[in-house]
Amino acid sequence: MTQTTNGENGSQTSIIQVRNLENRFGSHVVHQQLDLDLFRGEILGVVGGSGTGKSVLLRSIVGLVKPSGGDIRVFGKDLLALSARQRSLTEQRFGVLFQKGALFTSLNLQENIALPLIEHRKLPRPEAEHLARMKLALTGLSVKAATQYPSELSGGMIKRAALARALALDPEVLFLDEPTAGLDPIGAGAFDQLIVTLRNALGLTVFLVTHDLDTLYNSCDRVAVLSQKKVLVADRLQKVVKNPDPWIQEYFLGPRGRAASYAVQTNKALQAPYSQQESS
Ligand SMILES: Nc1ncnc2c1ncn2[C@@H]1O[C@H](COP(=O)(O)OP(=O)(O)OP(=O)(O)O)[C@@H](O)[C@H]1O
Repeated sequence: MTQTTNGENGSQTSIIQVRNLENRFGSHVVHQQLDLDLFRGEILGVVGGSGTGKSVLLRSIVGLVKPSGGDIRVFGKDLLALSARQRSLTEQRFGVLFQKGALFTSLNLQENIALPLIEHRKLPRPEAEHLARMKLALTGLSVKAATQYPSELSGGMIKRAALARALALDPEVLFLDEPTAGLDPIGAGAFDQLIVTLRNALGLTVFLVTHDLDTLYNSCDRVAVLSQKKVLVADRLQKVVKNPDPWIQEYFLGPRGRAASYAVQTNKALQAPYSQQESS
């Protein structure tokens, strides 16, 4: 069973529940007593200092890292207790965008995106490549890009292509590991907007690891902060920034955090109807 809780914004269905998670590599403990929920339809931003285990957490949930302890329930099922077949079916409900895009360099974009459709949906190549071109269009890439190879593309186009591949099997949950890293601010802003648009249009749930303050302010419904081997706080940003933890204070209320917050407020003011601006 998935769990439904009553939050501030009405009832929320938790489709992923991480409880008491422990991850260690030798004597290096990365996570201990880590709890986290992912609610259906939300964009959850996961943030924390370098090496706090954001990627390891993502990889644990999608089944690429076997935790040393604790429980991960996905769509109501204990991930670690699933048979190989059930696990593969569950994982097909996930789309993952890795930090470096992880496209096959010897395949063009439509071939890259067709691959999971051929492998998991057993589609003939022409149909799979037709669907691949539709996924590329969904992420804003042109028909011309479909026959290009990763080496011919800009960083922003690679991210979009990797996103198209993550969307290939029509996932319910999208996992994004630092999607705007390496993009210029305009490209990063456009990518943030794309994620929100896709979430709204496709009804996705998004787990997004990021260092990008603009992404947190512009795209995320809730923010989870990893610190001291666990999730210190997971809440709406307005509440998170009030947490007295020194890292949170430095990160959100230092110069870059203040600039991101100011930019969002200015944007909102500029976008407000004229009458509202006059009366404020
Ligand atoms: N396969 C592994 N073997 C050993 N140690 C690992 C392995 N994977 C991750 N680690 C260690 O776990 C810790 C957390 O790594 P992780 O990549 O999750 O951090 P992160 O919070 O995503 O960092 P960053 O923000 O710099 O990307 C690091 O100290 C890393 O060296």
